[in-house]
Amino acid sequence: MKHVAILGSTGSIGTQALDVVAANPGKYSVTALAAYQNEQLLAEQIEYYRPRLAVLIDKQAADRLTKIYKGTTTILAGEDGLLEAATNAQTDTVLTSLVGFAGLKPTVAAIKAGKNIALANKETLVAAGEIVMSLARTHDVHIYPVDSEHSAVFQCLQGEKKSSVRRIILTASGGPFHGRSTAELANVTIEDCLRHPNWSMGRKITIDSATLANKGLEVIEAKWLFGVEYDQIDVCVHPQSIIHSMVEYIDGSVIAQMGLPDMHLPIHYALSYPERSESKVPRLNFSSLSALTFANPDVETFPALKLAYMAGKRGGTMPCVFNAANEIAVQAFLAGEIKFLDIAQIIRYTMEKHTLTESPDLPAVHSADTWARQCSLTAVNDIKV
Ligand SMILES: NC(=O)C1=CN([C@@H]2O[C@H](COP(=O)(O)OP(=O)(O)OC[C@H]3O[C@@H](n4cnc5c(N)ncnc54)[C@H](OP(=O)(O)O)[C@@H]3O)[C@@H](O)[C@H]2O)C=CC1
Ligand SMILES: CC(=O)[C@@H](O)[C@H](O)COP(=O)(O)O
Ligand SMILES: [Mn+2]
Repeated sequence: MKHVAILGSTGSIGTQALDVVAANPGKYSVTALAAYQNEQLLAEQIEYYRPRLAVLIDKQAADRLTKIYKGTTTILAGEDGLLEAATNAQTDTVLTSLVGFAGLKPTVAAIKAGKNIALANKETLVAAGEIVMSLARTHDVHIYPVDSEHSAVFQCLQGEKKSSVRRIILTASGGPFHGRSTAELANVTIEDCLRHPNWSMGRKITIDSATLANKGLEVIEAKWLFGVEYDQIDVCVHPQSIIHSMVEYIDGSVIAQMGLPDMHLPIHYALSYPERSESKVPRLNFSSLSALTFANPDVETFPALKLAYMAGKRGGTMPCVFNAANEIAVQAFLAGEIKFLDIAQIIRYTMEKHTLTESPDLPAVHSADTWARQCSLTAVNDIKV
């Protein structure tokens, strides 16, 4: 039995991970659950999965749950609580399904405590990929990808030598605005952006998909997970999201992983690895697919992808700055403070203003993140209508 802690249990990935646990009785126990403030859903999860520990960042909400679960589940609050959930002795695998840079600290703590990581929180590897991968090697823990593209690549790489890989091809749906011009994007609404063609996900990643920043984050995530160079990572727009990504080998073979767009499958694979086990995910029916189509990404209309490659190739603290600026810009967009096209402009502005640290340690990464948030907030305030 695997003993799993789920950080971000009330979110899109967290709830689907709990579905996987419920669908596989006897295979997994839930040791800890953590969320930001959704006490009602967390309470339902505590009732059903009976973890020893549950955490809310919001202290008042945590206090209310403490009164209810006294003597059964320990309720903790704040960042200390989150770190306890990431490191507690009963856990062997930590699923990082919280959103944003907030995932970095608990992931680092979990690795140092010897836990394997099922990694959904891509921002962690974008901000501090080199440090996190090196820590994982030092502490002899595995990082299993949950992100659908990276799960696909991971599956395509099984049994193959790294030296045989020519390139990784990450597929992108293109988001809700694939094929549109810059002029057509000027006045898109939050609701337009949240209408992803294929995936039902949290709000932040759904906006990232619409700007193609998500694919940019995934390029950097792939660099660190698979130890390849940026010129070995290509992005291909595939609007049907049936091929989740591909690996081209030196002999010319291309291996693809396919399935319906459903995150239960990559979560299931990350948790059950190295086994493949039965699952009830809906099956791909080839005769019902009319076409699988492919196109190059339009990086002039969706510059966030180009900026991510620039940040990744520049290295040091630049990917962390890319991520922080994007988080602030997306937050401002979702608050109705800036327009869709401003998101990439704010990322570009913040990257241009940044004085790079070449080989940052963790404190330097945190400083770069803080600096970039302040810088991009200034840009938001200048634009704000
Ligand atoms: N959704 C998807 O299909 C995919 C998501 N990912 C990645 O997985 C991660 C999670 O995405 P998703 O599930 O969509 O996000 P959601 O917004 O749906 O869920 C986020 C979860 O994290 C919690 N949370 C938010 N901030 C904090 C914090 N500071 N500390 C602790 N917990 C926090 C939320 O709690 P509360 O509910 O209380 O606010 C919630 O449980 C992201 O990094 C995303 O890029 C990757 C591939 C696919
Ligand atoms: C499900 C998943 O992994 C998301 O990251 C998804 O890939 C988003 O779709 P886009 O390809 O539109 O970014
Ligand atoms: Mn993805």
